Amino acid sequence: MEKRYVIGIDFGTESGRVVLVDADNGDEIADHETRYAHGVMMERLPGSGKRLEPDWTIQHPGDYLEVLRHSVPQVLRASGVGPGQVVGIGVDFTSCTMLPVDERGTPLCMQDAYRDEPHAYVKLWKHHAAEEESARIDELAAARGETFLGRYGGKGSSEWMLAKIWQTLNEAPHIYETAHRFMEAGDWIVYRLTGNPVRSGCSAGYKAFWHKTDGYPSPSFLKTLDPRLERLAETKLSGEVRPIGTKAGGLTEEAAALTGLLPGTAVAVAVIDAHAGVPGSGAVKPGQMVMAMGTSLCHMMLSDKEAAVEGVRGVVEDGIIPGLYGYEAGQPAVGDLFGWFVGHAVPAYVQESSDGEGISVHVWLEREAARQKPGGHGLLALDWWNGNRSVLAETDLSGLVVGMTLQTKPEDIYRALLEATAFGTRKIIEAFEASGVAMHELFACGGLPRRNRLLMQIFADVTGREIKVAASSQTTALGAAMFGAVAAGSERGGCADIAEAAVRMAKVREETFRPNPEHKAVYDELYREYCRLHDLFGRGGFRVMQELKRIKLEQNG
Ligand SMILES: Nc1ncnc2c1ncn2[C@@H]1O[C@H](COP(=O)(O)OP(=O)(O)O)[C@@H](O)[C@H]1O
Ligand SMILES: O=C(CO)[C@H](O)[C@H](O)COP(=O)(O)O
Repeated sequence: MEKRYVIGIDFGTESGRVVLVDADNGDEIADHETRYAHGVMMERLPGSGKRLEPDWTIQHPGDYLEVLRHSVPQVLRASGVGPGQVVGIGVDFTSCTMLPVDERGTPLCMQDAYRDEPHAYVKLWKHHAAEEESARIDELAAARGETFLGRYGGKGSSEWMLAKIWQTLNEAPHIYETAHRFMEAGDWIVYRLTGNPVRSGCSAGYKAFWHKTDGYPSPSFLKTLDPRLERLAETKLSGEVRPIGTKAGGLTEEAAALTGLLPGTAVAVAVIDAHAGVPGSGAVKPGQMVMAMGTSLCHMMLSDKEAAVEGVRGVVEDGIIPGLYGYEAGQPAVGDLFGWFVGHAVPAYVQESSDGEGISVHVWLEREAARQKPGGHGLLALDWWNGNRSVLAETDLSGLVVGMTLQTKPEDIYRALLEATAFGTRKIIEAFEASGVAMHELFACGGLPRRNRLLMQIFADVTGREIKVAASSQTTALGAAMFGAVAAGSERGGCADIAEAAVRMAKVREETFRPNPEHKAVYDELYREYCRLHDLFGRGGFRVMQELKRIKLEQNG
């Protein structure tokens, strides 16, 4: 039989990556990346240059279509695989990354009348300007004893769908009215590919308070929140919510022409990027946790039981692997935090030395930091440069480094930042364990495990756990491709279910990161201090970070 292939399309924060995978064994035959031309916009709208308010983060949906237009044909060209050999396509996307569209699915920001309207654009997952709406949703849900809140550690997020929609309604009611639907960008891509406005049970479950038997929050809750929202679920959130691991439809003629694939090719229901990394790493059993380590860090935990875990960002039955409860927790700045330090806080001599050696500043700092012993720099940091997602769930928290002196060097701070992210992860693992959700096996995937060995060793030392690293450098795209194989089905050369796909297609590297007991002992001491700082600044005792933000917003009016 002719060989069969599947395609995974991974829409990350900065770029989209397409990987063409052998459907028999998961071998990655070709990949291609298209960077988003407009990138991540935090200050100005494209075109007019209109200024954005603080905490805004938007994208242009046209950039996503460019990924389909360039990267899909490119992997076919590079591999020599014929379009008829591609049996399935899977899409993963950052989430909640959402946009308003009209009745034909055209984004409002791509229409002349709305190009100058910030609310017409894509609100990226890390858009944090709906904080007030999110706080009010939490307050009302708690007051009414709404059961949905319990599945999210008792707290929603300004990153999520309802807060972002309500912000649109409050600040731009005409955009809310004009929008036929608000869609997750991953669902919108699947809609563009298949013509079907199918929603993913994964993103709806984790980011829109949707539950497989209860649906979205009730009209009565929504009406009390704001009478204008009463019919939100049946109107602007309409579209069947389907479980991941199912087929959303076949490629339309138009999408086939755009991508160079054949009309009718099976397209899977979209999946959140971090979640795609779970089967992509081969994790399909209870007790396995996968850390998707890139711009942010998402912790996905599989379990056969449902428990209330402090600060967990969601527990969804069938949300990651059908038949299991999938928990998500996370840290919203990890690679982004190291990237911030490299981009904004290193002196010229570091840049010059690394340029002189022909290596990146990250690599230079990692090498210098790796020469130190744990605790050797005398520093301790809180990793909250983009707020805290778990366990405190508060986006107004900010970063902190304690212990700096006139002797402190850039590599000391860099190492302290790597360590802070590992301490944050230990806090999350401990929250799971305190709720009886035990973790037996820890996997890592994403860009960082390949880029920074010191980081991975510190994670092993701080958590005291062995870390297995996914073999693929495109684990999320591979995971998406696996869902494409399941959408195609075994009779077409794909897979019967995601567990079969993981066994057949996922691999981990032979080398693992094991904890060094001497390092672990020092990190235990430092972690004790981290917890003290964490609770002091994060649990309400000392609200200096929130006050600083308030003053900043007032001053920048
Ligand atoms: N050597 C490095 N060490 C630590 N962080 C790095 C290194 N190189 C790049 N980064 C950070 O990694 C992040 C990109 O991670 P990656 O997994 O490739 O992307 P994404 O999260 O968009 O999928 C960026 O935030 C960047 O600052
Ligand atoms: O919230 C998410 C997953 O639930 C985002 O998709 C995620 O944080 C984006 O991260 P990255 O750019 O690191 O893939």
